[in-house]
Amino acid sequence: MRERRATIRAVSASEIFAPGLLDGQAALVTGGGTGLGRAAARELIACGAQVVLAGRREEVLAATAARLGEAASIVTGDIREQEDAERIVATVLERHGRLDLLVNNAGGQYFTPAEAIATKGWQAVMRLNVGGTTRMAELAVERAMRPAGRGTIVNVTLSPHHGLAGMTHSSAARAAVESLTRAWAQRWAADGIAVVAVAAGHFQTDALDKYPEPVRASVARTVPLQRLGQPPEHAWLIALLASELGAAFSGSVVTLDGARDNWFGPWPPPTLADEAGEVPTEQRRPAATR
Ligand SMILES: CCCCCCCCCCC/C=C/C(=O)SCCNC(=O)CCNC(=O)[C@H](O)C(C)(C)COP(=O)(O)OP(=O)(O)OC[C@H]1O[C@@H](n2cnc3c(N)ncnc32)[C@H](O)[C@@H]1OP(=O)(O)O
Ligand SMILES: NC(=O)C1=CN([C@@H]2O[C@H](COP(=O)(O)OP(=O)(O)OC[C@H]3O[C@@H](n4cnc5c(N)ncnc54)[C@H](OP(=O)(O)O)[C@@H]3O)[C@@H](O)[C@H]2O)C=CC1
Repeated sequence: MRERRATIRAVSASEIFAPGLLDGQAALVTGGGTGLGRAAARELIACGAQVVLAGRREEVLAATAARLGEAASIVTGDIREQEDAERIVATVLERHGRLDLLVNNAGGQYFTPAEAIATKGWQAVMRLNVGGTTRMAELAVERAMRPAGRGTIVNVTLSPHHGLAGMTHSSAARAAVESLTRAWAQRWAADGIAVVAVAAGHFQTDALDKYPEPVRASVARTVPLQRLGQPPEHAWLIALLASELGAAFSGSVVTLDGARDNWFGPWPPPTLADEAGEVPTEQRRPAATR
């Protein structure tokens, strides 16, 4: 069975948005069965949207949909395959007659040194993150959003932007998606379609379990906030972008990372501070030469 309706169970109201913010909207969340996608789906439903969760594993999707209630439904498919992607979009249209929001959340990579990335692995990461995202965006636009004259696409990417050693293929792939986001926003603006990227920092999802233990143990310390992001924080941003305000963000990359981007370590840098934690300051010029 490739498609299935969820059993009835309600999601509680949004903690921050007014009831009914997204009433009447239909959303598609790829990778909606787990982690950030699941949290986004929950918040969209809390705001009034109907949400279709897409992914490859039916049992994972079904379990999430059962928790989210009747506003959630599922469709299995691989966004890297044209036929699957077409079927995913067609399913949303059959069920809801519209597609207001596509959250291109399905993506990922593996952690390994840059020089150890095999050609096949590089291509796998590109095929998923760039190819899958592009395919879903183009199908959503052609089949649903352009005919309707409206729609929002949110592409989930990755912070830090200055490069992530150990995930260089993903840094490259997400940079491509952010560049596509800007270009698509221009290309589809006249069709009433907004395209935004959300560059997620380090979030506490089950997916982190696959990374090497020393990476998991230290990752929160690479964030100035000194904690991992929580999935509901990401979900609130997705819901905000799904609102009327999303159009004004079109073409933007919104970074949600607790100041991780471009952070080079704590202030003061241990190599600069003296024993009292003070940083040496430069001498003022003599008054006469100021
Ligand atoms: C000290 C702290 C420093 C800070 C660092 C911070 C790091 C923490 C990061 C926190 C941020 C989190 C970001 C996230 O994105 S979390 C979400 C993670 N979720 C996923 O990644 C899920 C999706 N990912 C995948 O499906 C796969 O990773 C992949 C993208 C590769 C797609 O899989 P596919 O099925 O197409 O590919 P295969 O498994 O068949 O593999 C194809 C080839 O890819 C190479 N490969 C794959 N896995 C590995 C691996 N683990 N190690 C090395 N090489 C790998 C390989 O060449 C495969 O071919 P072969 O099987 O023939 O060898
Ligand atoms: N957690 C974090 O700190 C960060 C996450 N991100 C990104 O956010 C997104 C969600 O991350 P997170 O929830 O943590 O991780 P997950 O690994 O839980 O999410 C990935 C989701 O995508 C689905 N998916 C993967 N490949 C495909 C495919 N080919 N076709 C359809 N669905 C697919 C998976 O389901 P299935 O396997 O059943 O297909 C899964 O539900 C990813 O793009 C991730 O890279 C970005 C920055 C940080």
